[in-house]
Amino acid sequence: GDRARLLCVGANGQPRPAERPPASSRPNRRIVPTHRTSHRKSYDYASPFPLVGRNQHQLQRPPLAAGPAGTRAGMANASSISRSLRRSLAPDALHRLLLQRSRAFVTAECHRPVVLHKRGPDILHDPWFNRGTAFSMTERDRLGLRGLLPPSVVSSQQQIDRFMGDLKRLEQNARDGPSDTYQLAKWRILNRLHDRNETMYYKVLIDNIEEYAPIVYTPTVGAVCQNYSGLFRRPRGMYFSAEDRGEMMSMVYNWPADQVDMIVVTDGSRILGLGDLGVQGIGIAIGKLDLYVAAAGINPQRVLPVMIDVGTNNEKLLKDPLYLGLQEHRLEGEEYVEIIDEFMEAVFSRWPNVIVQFEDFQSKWAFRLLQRYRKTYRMFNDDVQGTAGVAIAGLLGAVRAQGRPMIDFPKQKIVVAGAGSAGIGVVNAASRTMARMLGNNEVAFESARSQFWIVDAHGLITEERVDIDPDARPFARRKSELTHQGLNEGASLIEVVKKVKPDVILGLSAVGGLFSKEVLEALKDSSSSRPAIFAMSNPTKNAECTPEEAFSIIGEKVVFSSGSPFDDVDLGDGKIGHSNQGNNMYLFPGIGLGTLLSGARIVSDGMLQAAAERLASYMKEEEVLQGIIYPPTSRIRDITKEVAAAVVREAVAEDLAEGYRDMDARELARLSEEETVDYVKNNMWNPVYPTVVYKKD
Ligand SMILES: NC(=O)C1=CN([C@@H]2O[C@H](COP(=O)(O)OP(=O)(O)OC[C@H]3O[C@@H](n4cnc5c(N)ncnc54)[C@H](O)[C@@H]3O)[C@@H](O)[C@H]2O)C=CC1
Ligand SMILES: CC(=O)C(=O)O
Ligand SMILES: [Mg+2]
Repeated sequence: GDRARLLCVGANGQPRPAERPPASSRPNRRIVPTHRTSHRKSYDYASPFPLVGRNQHQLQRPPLAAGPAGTRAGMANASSISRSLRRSLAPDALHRLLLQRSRAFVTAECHRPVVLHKRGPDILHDPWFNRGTAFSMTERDRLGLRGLLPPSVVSSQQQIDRFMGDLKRLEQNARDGPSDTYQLAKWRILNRLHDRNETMYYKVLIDNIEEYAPIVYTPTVGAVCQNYSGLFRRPRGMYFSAEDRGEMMSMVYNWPADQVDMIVVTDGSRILGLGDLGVQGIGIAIGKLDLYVAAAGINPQRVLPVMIDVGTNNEKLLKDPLYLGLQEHRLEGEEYVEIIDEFMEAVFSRWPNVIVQFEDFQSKWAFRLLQRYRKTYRMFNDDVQGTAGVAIAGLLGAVRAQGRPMIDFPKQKIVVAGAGSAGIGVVNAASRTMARMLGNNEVAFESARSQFWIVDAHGLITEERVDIDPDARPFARRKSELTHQGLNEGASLIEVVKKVKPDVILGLSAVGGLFSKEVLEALKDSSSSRPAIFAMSNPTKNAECTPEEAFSIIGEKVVFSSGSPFDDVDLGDGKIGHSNQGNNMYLFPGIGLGTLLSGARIVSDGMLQAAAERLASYMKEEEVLQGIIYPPTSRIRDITKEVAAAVVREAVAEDLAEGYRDMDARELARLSEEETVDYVKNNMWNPVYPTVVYKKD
């Protein structure tokens, strides 16, 4: 059997759980063998804490140890005081002797090591032996745990402090009213189910995705990351830290699965719109992979959330004694790149067919790492590329909502607030889509570029910007255009909206309320019959505006979408203001699944474009005319299937597909559109219990 064989237990003078069986199964202090079978009894020495386990036959008798007090011999003596000795001693003296001997016994018990016959996650998942972040580095190395826990080693007292702090915070929050508490409480309950029974967890999630996506994903996942040190119970995924340099290639073999299809990796440097959360950012990788399972039907045994801990620049976390990550400033430059390189080499060496999704890296690294790896590895950056596709689909929906054909997209004037990984990613991809519609030549590109106005923390970005970010440079407004429009370098968002009269304002700024009353008032003068607002920043409190604000100020004609979910707005007279969720969750699961099932060696621009176009065309004419530009989350599994099929077909068309399992590239190429959708559907994992049988190794 692979259960642990226990020699002896005990720590800090306290009996460990193994020593304290439930009362019902706890025999009297003197052990009386209960099984008189050929198996013999599992222990036969006298002990105040008999070794009783779920599988008694797997508990092993301790070896005889030499030495006086506290040894096996001493213990035997402790409990086998001869009758003659008993008789010869006065009651007080006998009492003292018994006490002394039992103390010696307990001391001996506590200093014996626990010998385990299991390694890695099997230990972490066994509540008898697991001690989580309190495993020392030596233990982690010897037990195959390195990389399976956050890097810091804490004392058992720190663990208790963290747990109690968290418990008290919950009570505190409950007194403050129904705020995030209920959301976090729901997350905890779901998380416990996740730990206990994955099949059931995903069944619950899939069947109630609209209700629980906001718990396992944005917005609650943001609060989970912020409170992760307190919420941390059982580790999930792998942690690679700056301290693991040179070790990653061997560490990846600590992961129990021989096959991994999807990795979501973050360095925690920009989690949603919440900034640098260091090691606590692992929560976002876990949440994204929950959607990979629920929406894309990736087998949950083949997903791997990864945190690369290179430190944090979050001063609060650097000072927090309960923080679980490296308490040093972030590594930068070549040192940083070397760590990510080593991680990529390690995971692709063990799992050559894995797909790696980069998530929530601060913009400067998001772009650089994408350029560095995208031609050699199966990877993509969700914030840059997934968001861009979702935005394009929504922008095309907004054109249709005006009653115009999609081909009119290049005429839209779009103001984008935010020039980070998401904002620049959107402008890049959306302008390319426009340019393609205009003929895909230089003139077309120039014309497409001129439809965008980008405003960042310093206002409108123009050619006059000093130290302009190279990624934003192509979209900086030209000097000649500025005089004509009456705008200057650094013009405020309100000014830009007033002068440009855009069809769309799109926020990826992480600044809650940025689309203020004044900005929305200015948008009333939009040249569009149906202006559109994309308040895409996450989580909820970072949304640039709420749907209530949008509909109440601009009126029922506005098309609204946000990164985190909001309820629809009751506009009176039976009318509803639709609140769309414009989130990359509609694309990344399908991009990953399509890449997997096509066996494409890279994720090409064409594959991403095909995904975006399929999402755009998924919405029916009557829906978009009502202002519904994204489907409800309840349809996410169906959309993902369609998106994945579009990605497979594009990979085949571009000759990138190398096939998956029995389906080689030639077979894939022979599939019709409908057959491709069927092929995808048939390869999606469903949460049903398989028949389980036992086979001896
Ligand atoms: N809905 C979705 O699917 C997605 C939403 N996002 C959200 O987008 C936001 C930004 O993400 P990143 O681009 O990676 O962050 P980032 O931190 O790299 O970029 C933020 C940008 O906003 C600008 N900004 C700050 N204050 C501003 C102001 N007052 N006015 C105009 N611009 C301002 C900054 O200068 C910067 O260019 C986050 O809240 C994130 O949650 C990101 C990816 C997907
Ligand atoms: C949705 C997402 O990826 C983000 O807010 O970063
Ligand atoms: Mg993200």
